[in-house]
Amino acid sequence: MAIIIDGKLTATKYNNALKDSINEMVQKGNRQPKLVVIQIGSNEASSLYIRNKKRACENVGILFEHKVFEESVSESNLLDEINKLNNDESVDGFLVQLPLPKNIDEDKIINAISPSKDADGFCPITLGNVVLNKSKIFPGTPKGIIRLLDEYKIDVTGKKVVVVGRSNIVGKPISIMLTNLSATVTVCHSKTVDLKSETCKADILIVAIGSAKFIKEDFVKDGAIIIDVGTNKVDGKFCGDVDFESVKEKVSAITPVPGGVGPMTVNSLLENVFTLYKEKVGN
Ligand SMILES: Nc1nc2c(c(=O)[nH]1)N[C@@H](CN(C=O)c1ccc(C(=O)N[C@@H](CCC(=O)O)C(=O)O)cc1)CN2
Repeated sequence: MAIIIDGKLTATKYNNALKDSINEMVQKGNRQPKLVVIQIGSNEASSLYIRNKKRACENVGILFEHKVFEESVSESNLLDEINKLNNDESVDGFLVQLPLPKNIDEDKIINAISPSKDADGFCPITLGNVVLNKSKIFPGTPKGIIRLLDEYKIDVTGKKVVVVGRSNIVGKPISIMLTNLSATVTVCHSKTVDLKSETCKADILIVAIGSAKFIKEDFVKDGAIIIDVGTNKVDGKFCGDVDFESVKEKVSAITPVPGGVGPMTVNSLLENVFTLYKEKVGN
């Protein structure tokens, strides 16, 4: 039976450590860190994730503000709001919850976020620094995956890692971060020819495609380690991009959904906010 890589437990451990660090800063007379989350529209999943972020912030002592805009908001109004937040000294970091409505240009919005306020680690300058291996801020899900591998003493050096999915927020950054850690990384996507033959070579298989239970037993090598980034809802229940029941006897370790990568994404966000805060108030 595979080892279950417990993201909930790991996130709780690191959230508690962060809570202590924030407490220490506040005891020294510093203000509390602050995160602002911008939501456009009322996507149900986004609202749930934002509630999770709010609860997590409150637990560790980060002030949280939720700004909601109508789906019909203009791009220029949003850019004005971002500009205000870039210049608001009481805000350490902010993010725009994705996905955005179709009428809003995601690149334009993310490009407008100052790197000094980039809580998500999605803006081009942050990502450039991630590529160059000199960033202190990292996109949340990739940072969480690397923390989980480290926590379970899974050394990626020289390992064959296959990433399925090439999104700007997961697939691309995790492939670069793992390359910087000396893994041998292959990125697969919807145009990959013979996906199965690629995934079956993976010592570590990372799946972020947003398609429920897509990866089955015949896509994985015996003893592989599976990191499932999917959060799909089927019949009212969360499930991953990997068919857990189908692969569980074949693999050596696997992240569950829920309770795997998701909670680590939130922990990484909180850590990013604290990093941005320390840059402002000093150590
Ligand atoms: N601006 C951003 N938008 C999005 C991001 C992001 O990092 N920044 N990532 C995802 C959504 N996401 C965070 O925003 C996210 C998704 C899932 C979870 C999570 O904890 N899931 C739980 C299941 C839900 C639950 O039980 O409450 C789990 O897997 O255990 C956290 C964050 C896209 N958009």
